[in-house]
Amino acid sequence: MANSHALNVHQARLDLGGRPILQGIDVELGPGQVLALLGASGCGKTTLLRAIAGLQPLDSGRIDVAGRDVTRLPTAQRGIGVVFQHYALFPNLSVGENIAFGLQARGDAAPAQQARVRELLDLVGLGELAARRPGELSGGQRQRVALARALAPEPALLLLDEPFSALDESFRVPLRRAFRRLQRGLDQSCVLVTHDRDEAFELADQVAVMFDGRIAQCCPPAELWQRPASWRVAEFLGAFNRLEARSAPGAWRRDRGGWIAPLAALQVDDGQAAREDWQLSATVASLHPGRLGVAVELTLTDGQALTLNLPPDARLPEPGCPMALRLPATALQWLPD
Ligand SMILES: Nc1ncnc2c1ncn2[C@@H]1O[C@H](COP(=O)(O)OP(=O)(O)OP(=O)(O)O)[C@@H](O)[C@H]1O
Repeated sequence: MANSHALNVHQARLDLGGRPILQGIDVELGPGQVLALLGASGCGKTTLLRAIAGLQPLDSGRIDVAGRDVTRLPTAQRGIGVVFQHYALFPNLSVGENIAFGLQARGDAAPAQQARVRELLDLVGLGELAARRPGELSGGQRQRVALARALAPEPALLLLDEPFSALDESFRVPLRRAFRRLQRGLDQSCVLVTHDRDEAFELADQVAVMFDGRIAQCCPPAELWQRPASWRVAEFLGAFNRLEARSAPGAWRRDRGGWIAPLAALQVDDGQAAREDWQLSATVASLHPGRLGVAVELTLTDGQALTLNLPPDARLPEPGCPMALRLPATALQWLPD
């Protein structure tokens, strides 16, 4: 039933400059849920968000917001709030006046506006700053004002375009966690555009991975990790090793496709391998220290590349060294080409 969904996009298509930018897009979002549109630059995430917002008309297909067909309605009549990456606050208005803007525009009485502004300021933790101008706030505070302004008229659907990407990581992570608490507290349905996998996985109930104007897979984050629908999705998630099906050992060998296993499943062979485990011989190609450990790039005897993640305190191998590895059979999943 369309009525039970905060958002329903059916077979959306949109061309720009004679090129299809969105094709065959279907989306269903339950009330109070967050959908993240995740994909590399140019895959059509922002265009889809703009189409839902009514800023870009569809060539065909239909968009329902809270059970109402809004396909041909202007933005202001769609029951949505929008927060863009570069939160366009009005610089000459105070924080309170910025938040009240949408309430004033729709003709709410002054006392109701004030009460709602006060409630929103408390919700986003800016109760003391109502009289300040945007120029007197930090980036994180400005983004919270932008959120409060979008939430003020209680939109059926909140659209967020890379809302945290302009912020430094030390602000971004706490702010997105605060946002998730707020969103859950308000039961606010949201669509979020992001190219940041961590952001999508932390904030969303459903993640739609997009390539070339199409949704390749849309499911809860945990399912995306466990069952990426294709090698392209797995590669985009960046957390899997792939092995050619043809060069797999014994019974695992197939004529086509590939085996994938989470990066975390590949281990140094310490002589404890179970009988079904894959045992592999590789040479260390290079080492890449990171925040959470060291990525060791390996080359198998047949030339295939693998990545082994070692903890920061592990004894590190030298480039050029041989290495014995094992992969538990239970971690492996076969994907067609
Ligand atoms: N007005 C336009 N005319 C023609 N092509 C356009 C127009 N706007 C966007 N495009 C193209 O549509 C495609 C999708 O753009 P879009 O901005 O939706 O991608 P995106 O996934 O949001 O990328 P990014 O993460 O870089 O913002 C791109 O190839 C872009 O060049």
